[in-house]
Amino acid sequence: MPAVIDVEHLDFSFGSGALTQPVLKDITLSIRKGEIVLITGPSGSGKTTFLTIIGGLRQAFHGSVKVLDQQLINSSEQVKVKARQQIGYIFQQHNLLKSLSALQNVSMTLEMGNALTEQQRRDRSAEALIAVGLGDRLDYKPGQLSGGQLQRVSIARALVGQPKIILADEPTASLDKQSGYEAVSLLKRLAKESQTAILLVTHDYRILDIADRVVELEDGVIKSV
Ligand SMILES: Nc1ncnc2c1ncn2[C@@H]1O[C@H](COP(=O)(O)OP(=O)(O)OP(=O)(O)O)[C@@H](O)[C@H]1O
Repeated sequence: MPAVIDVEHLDFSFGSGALTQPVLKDITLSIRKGEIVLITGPSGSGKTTFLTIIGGLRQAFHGSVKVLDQQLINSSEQVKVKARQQIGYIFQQHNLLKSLSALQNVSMTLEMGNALTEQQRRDRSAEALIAVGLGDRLDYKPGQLSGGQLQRVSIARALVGQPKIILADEPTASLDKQSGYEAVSLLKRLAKESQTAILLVTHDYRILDIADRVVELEDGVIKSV
């Protein structure tokens, strides 16, 4: 299987001069098409920083970070935007807009850089919400949905653009054990169906078994794979 994410010798620091704080040290990691990789590790070990670099949300300068064959190290904004358009994101806080319905929140994602008609966007978004079991909640606003349902809307939103990669940062953090496990199991099933790779950062040891591979980060270094 080809690598969709290929990181070699990545170093990253915050600050400069005497205040330089190295956060990622010589990270090498490759993730294949359709593979589910979890990153765990203590608070402050650099997990979120790593995810934001791969997601084209933060610029790194040392090493190599290829995402779908695009080099993100020292890259232009244009290259990062292109990478971002091919990635689905799921965050700890669902980041849904309160004034929009579930359907509108999902279909918003398709408005950027996409040649679909409004009807096509609606249909695809409805399909994605049906796939996560929310076919009867299309017109509900975030305030009318439970935590688990909100995270399922986020999963639909991340998958609707048919990305090759999903990046998820602590997606179960705001959920109880059962809804957390259900949400990631659903994410896994849908991602495997579409051969979407998932890179998921978590503290939640209860969900480690959904992974094909678990990577442990400690003090910016990969400790074990
Ligand atoms: N914008 C920033 N400016 C300076 N330092 C930062 C910034 N963001 C994070 N850091 C520092 O970088 C280190 C790694 O942070 P990061 O958020 O990547 O860790 P993490 O492993 O995701 O932690 P957690 O599990 O608590 O979310 C921490 O020491 C943090 O204080």
